[in-house]
Amino acid sequence: MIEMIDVWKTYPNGTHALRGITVRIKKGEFVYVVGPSGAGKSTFIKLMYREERPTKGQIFVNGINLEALRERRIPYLRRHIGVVFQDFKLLPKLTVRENVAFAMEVVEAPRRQIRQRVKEVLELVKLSHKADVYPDELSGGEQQRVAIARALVNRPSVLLADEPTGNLDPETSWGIMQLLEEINNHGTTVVMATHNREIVNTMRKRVIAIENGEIVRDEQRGEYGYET
Ligand SMILES: Nc1ncnc2c1ncn2[C@@H]1O[C@H](COP(=O)(O)OP(=O)(O)OP(=O)(O)O)[C@@H](O)[C@H]1O
Repeated sequence: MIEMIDVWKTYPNGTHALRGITVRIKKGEFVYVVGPSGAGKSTFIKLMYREERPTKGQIFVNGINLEALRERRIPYLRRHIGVVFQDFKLLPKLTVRENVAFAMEVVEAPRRQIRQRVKEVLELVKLSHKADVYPDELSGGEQQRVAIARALVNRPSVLLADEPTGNLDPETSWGIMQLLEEINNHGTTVVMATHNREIVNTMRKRVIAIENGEIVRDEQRGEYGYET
């Protein structure tokens, strides 16, 4: 479960990105985070994996109090949370297999376990046949699938996705959404920031709308609600 209690975030330059966010996301939910550009969606997501820290308020992920978490325990938190981004963020000098394995190597998983699990997640994202190629030899959709495999390799209970379809054409985006839905159906909580109106309005899920750093709407089976 993810819980934020009266969370505020002011960046060092004085920008108030979040203003008093209180929200609870239960295990196994699928949540879209929507809102205008600059509303605070990415900040909301960054706080959940401690990429950023709140100016005020409390955040719990699976009972871990993120504020109390020591720096050296952050890799432990990141085992519970997988993250995917709009621009994939793959390591260009590593192959697909190596990119995915790397996420397990940093948490010092045993070699044999890494080999087995990497094989499994590459099968899940249907990229076993591309295991030995480099990211720049892949399409955008394939790169995003590698990024998803990497995010899942440590069996996180939460998958955070910040505009995962932002760089993809509509058809490829639907493929990524099917994959995220499948992952969610297996019990992983998914929190996805998006500007994709069509996806939100078609695959109805909980919608949290943020405007000007505040939650202005939180609906089950909600709509995108903005013109694009
Ligand atoms: N590192 C930073 N330093 C200062 N201000 C920042 C920083 N990151 C974001 N901001 C500001 O905080 C506010 C919220 O930004 P955020 O990236 O969370 O919005 P967003 O809803 O994700 O926007 P978009 O849809 O355009 O990605 C914006 O005003 C932004 O300019």
